[in-house]
Amino acid sequence: LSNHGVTLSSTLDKITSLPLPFSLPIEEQPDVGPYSCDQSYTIELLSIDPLVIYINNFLRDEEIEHLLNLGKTRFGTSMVFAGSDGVKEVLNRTMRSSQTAFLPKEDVVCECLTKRMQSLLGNVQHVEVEALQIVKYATGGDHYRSHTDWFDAPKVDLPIPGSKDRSPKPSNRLGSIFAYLEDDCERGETYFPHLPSVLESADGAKFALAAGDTGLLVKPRKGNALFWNNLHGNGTGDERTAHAGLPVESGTKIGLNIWRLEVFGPENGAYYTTYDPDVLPSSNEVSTPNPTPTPTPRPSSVDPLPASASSGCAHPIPTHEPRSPRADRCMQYETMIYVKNIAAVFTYLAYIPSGANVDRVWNKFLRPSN
Ligand SMILES: O=C(O)CCC(=O)C(=O)O
Ligand SMILES: [Fe+2]
Repeated sequence: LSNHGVTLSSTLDKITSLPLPFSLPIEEQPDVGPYSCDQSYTIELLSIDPLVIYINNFLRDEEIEHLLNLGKTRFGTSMVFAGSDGVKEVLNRTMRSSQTAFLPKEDVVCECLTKRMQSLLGNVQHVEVEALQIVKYATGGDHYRSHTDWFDAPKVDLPIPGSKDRSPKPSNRLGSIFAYLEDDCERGETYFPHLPSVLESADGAKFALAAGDTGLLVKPRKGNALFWNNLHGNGTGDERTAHAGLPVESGTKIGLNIWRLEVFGPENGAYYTTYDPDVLPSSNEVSTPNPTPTPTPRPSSVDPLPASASSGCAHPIPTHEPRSPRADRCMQYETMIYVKNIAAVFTYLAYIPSGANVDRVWNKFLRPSN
């Protein structure tokens, strides 16, 4: 195909060799300049058991821009897993209301971030990673209710990458990284109801305090990330890692999920050499929530639950919010009072035909109290 001696391919060559105003190779403009995957970040431990780490500067601004560009045309409504085996996905907008974009594994930045997570994990090596996933929450309450990232039963759909043995092996999500790509929003914290809250002295730009409640509240901060370990030593999931994306009241929150998969089995070079639910996790790993402390009002705190739930058990907790152990206790308490009152009224009615001094009986024994 030629026109006045100019071939289409030579024209394209000229166009594609024009200097571009950025240095990252993105999908539509491959091979444009060098991209170093090196990144210095700092970490803060938020919890030792289960291990939860806050990562400052996990992502560079150019990487974020690149990822957002890559995701732009790939968004669809976020799904949740229907069963416990991580296979069938369904739409459930009560549970999760957001948009998800799966990114191509072979993209240079996605590959780099996969390696960055692997290097953070150091000795805890494992063999496979899922496609990176961007999650976008918009104004008006987009959220993700409390869930865990691990599958109840290991997935059995992956062969070991690079291995001659192509038979599918059991795997689960060993660790999660959730990084923030956009933080231009009100609320939308990542909330771990079973983890200890940060101290009052913690950086208020990154963390919020849970009013009168346990729980760790992490605010979306662009470029920063959270890492947590999903599994017990016996390969089963750790309930204490349950977390939620609280509703975004205004603006937009965008995050990135990076999930490393553990393929179980010593022959696979796995960190956890077995998946064995019959082996008990060590005692400090058992999945009991932290005891609820006596609520103490704290200044400048953010309430992760609606006011009614954390200020004196006045009403049942709306189910779209993650329920804390304390909120559960409040509900049980209110139900108990309600049942007691109804029982008292029935007993009173039963006394009337017997001719007893019902007022005395009522005042002495039956007057409902709370
Ligand atoms: O939105 C958040 O803060 C958490 C998102 C999350 O947990 C997930 O996508 O699995
Ligand atoms: Fe999650």
